[in-house]
Amino acid sequence: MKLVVDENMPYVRELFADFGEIVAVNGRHLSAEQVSDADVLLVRSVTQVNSALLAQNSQLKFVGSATIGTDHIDQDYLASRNIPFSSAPGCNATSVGEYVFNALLELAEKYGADLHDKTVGIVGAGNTGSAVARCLSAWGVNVMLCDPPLQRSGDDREFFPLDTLIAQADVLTFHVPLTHDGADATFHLLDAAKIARLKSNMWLINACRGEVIDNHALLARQQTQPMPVVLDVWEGEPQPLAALVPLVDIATPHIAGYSLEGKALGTFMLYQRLCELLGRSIDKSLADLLPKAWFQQVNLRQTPDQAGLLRLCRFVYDLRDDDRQFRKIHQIPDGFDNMRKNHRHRREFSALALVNADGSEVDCLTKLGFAGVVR
Ligand SMILES: NC(=O)C1=CN([C@@H]2O[C@H](COP(=O)(O)OP(=O)(O)OC[C@H]3O[C@@H](n4cnc5c(N)ncnc54)[C@H](O)[C@@H]3O)[C@@H](O)[C@H]2O)C=CC1
Ligand SMILES: O=C(O)C(=O)[C@H](O)COP(=O)(O)O
Repeated sequence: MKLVVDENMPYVRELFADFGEIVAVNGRHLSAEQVSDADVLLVRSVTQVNSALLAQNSQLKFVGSATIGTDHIDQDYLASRNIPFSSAPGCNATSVGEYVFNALLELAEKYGADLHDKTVGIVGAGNTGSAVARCLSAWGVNVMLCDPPLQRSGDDREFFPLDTLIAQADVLTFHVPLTHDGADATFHLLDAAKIARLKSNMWLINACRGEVIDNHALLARQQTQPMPVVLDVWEGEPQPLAALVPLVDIATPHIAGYSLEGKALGTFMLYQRLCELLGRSIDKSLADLLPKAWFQQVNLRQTPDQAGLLRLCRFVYDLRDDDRQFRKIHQIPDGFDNMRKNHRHRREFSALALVNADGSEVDCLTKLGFAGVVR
């Protein structure tokens, strides 16, 4: 069996070597010829999987994407050819939640704000949006959710229209899939008209897909009436709108989901699915693969305040490093993809155990996802 796999998929050899020959490829530039004799194709978000890519292949038995998003996959085409497909829903949701939480702490420090005074509007309350909400709620920050499809489905959380979030929230953070059709289409969900209505002191975050926000309209807005903005995703990746980069507060190359845990789980979910499809037993475990973090334990003297929490979060993942590097490389050819390829796979909060020395209450930290308070 031949498995063609994206070269940026951690643990793919450890998990799939028993299945057959593994050929690692650059997913962004994958050609129809390279996949013509594949039995299994494992991709990430940079590979467009469609009739053009698969036209020369008549033996494909499985396509997997180790990602949450599926906008790069023509699922109707795969179904028309009876090729089983799986993605990895939720695999890196915790990573996205922690990225956004870190970003909010950074903005709070930069603008001298207390997050407890902010209401964060979360657009899209699925796995990643809920992960953001979990972090914020653990820290006692008010959230408002907007998710018309979930609201219609009877989800019993309280939801608000996007216009209400725009009018009432202090922060807007986007966590929707990229879709082009239907009443809930998200392409340019934040279009020029809505961008014009955002208050100057509103904070705007996009960690889902670049095309959800009209980047040219955002550029025009930032040139005239700037607001604090965090962008992890960009229209036209891997070539973001160069003029927009200096006008945002935190700029990163689509790495909100790049925790080691999140990426590894994406690969592992595809391994589980392929085992099921082929009737093989699942004899490997993710826990055995993940290394211990270089940091293990922090001794807390007291429950941290917001500044202390920022220091703790930076200890696990210092978002400013990625921001600084991104500003240097985003205009270099292949800079965007190379930074992603060489990303050092940050760990999630759960990799850090907290030891509470004085017995004070630090429940909020365990609720935030830190590995626990050892008394
Ligand atoms: N920056 C990064 O590294 C990452 C980005 N993503 C992106 O984030 C997206 C969301 O991920 P998840 O939360 O895990 O997906 P999910 O499917 O669990 O949740 C998405 C939610 O958005 C809602 N939604 C759809 N259309 C909407 C609209 N017009 N307005 C408001 N809500 C709407 C859906 O009902 C759903 O509840 C993914 O599709 C992917 O594109 C995901 C992981 C990492
Ligand atoms: O899971 C998703 O959806 C994402 O956006 C991924 O984190 C993107 O990573 P790559 O698949 O582009 O490596």
